[in-house]
Amino acid sequence: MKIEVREGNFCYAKKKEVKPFIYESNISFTLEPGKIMAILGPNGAGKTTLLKCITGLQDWRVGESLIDDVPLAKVSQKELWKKIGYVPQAHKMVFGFSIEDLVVMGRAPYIGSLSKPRKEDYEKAHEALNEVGIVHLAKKSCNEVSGGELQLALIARTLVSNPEILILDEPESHLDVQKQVVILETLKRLAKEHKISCIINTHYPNHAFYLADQVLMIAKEKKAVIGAVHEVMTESRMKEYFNIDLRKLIFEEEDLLFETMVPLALAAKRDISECRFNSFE
Ligand SMILES: Nc1ncnc2c1ncn2[C@@H]1O[C@H](COP(=O)(O)OP(=O)(O)OP(=O)(O)O)[C@@H](O)[C@H]1O
Repeated sequence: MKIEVREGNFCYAKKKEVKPFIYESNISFTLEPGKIMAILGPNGAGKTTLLKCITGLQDWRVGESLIDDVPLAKVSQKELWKKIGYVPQAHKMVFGFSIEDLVVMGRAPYIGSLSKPRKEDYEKAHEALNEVGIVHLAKKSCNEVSGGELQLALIARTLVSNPEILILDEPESHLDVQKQVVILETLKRLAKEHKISCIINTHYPNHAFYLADQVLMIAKEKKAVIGAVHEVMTESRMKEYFNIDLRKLIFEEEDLLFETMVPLALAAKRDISECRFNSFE
């Protein structure tokens, strides 16, 4: 499914209060089916706000979002949430029910308002939990799992509604390295095999390099910039938007190409001859 934003902008103004728009320039982009867009920007730049406006959880002050050329305002809420899966940041909420029940809630658009989830809904939930690698936690309470495990459960909750668009707010931020890889590989597979379009907020440049077909970069008092990953994520633009000196590293191993960015400020000030590469193993 195609998702598009035309000239969108937003401000958190109270009644009668005049506040400037959050974004220095109106935001426009088109994301084709099965493509992945990463949104990068410093803390407070407006990434979460942007996701909420894109999905209609918050109304744009100007501009609009469209799915398959239809303005969101013309799509019923029930149809909308069948098509869009939204994964918020996990640490901002506490739940009192089991992981399995949390995931089954994602089936809501398919269950009548007076009906209970059926066997098939629970089967879907278990499939999704299996997909993200935490099916063994199905019966545990959400209060008894780690932040990372809860994050994985929230991703499973969106998968059970068979979404055509996935919107994820920093889904990897609480996960250990292995689970980050699980999530990134899962997203890439969903995009490729099921043509699910994904928009993901991330603070990790190397995740954008691995995942994204296009990048949207925002920062306070800077124009939003959107384009192909390698055009947007240059050392000079990272300096401009994040105010930090980063060096882009590219290396090859077994015919695979790896790209990442490392802050120069984190360099260890010692002689290279003292470095021991894996020599303590
Ligand atoms: N409900 C709100 N009312 C007023 N201002 C808000 C509200 N929510 C967020 N803001 C402000 O809007 C700006 C953008 O916030 P937002 O959460 O979208 O940023 P972000 O880029 O997602 O940040 P982070 O990377 O830290 O998660 C911030 O200055 C924030 O303080």
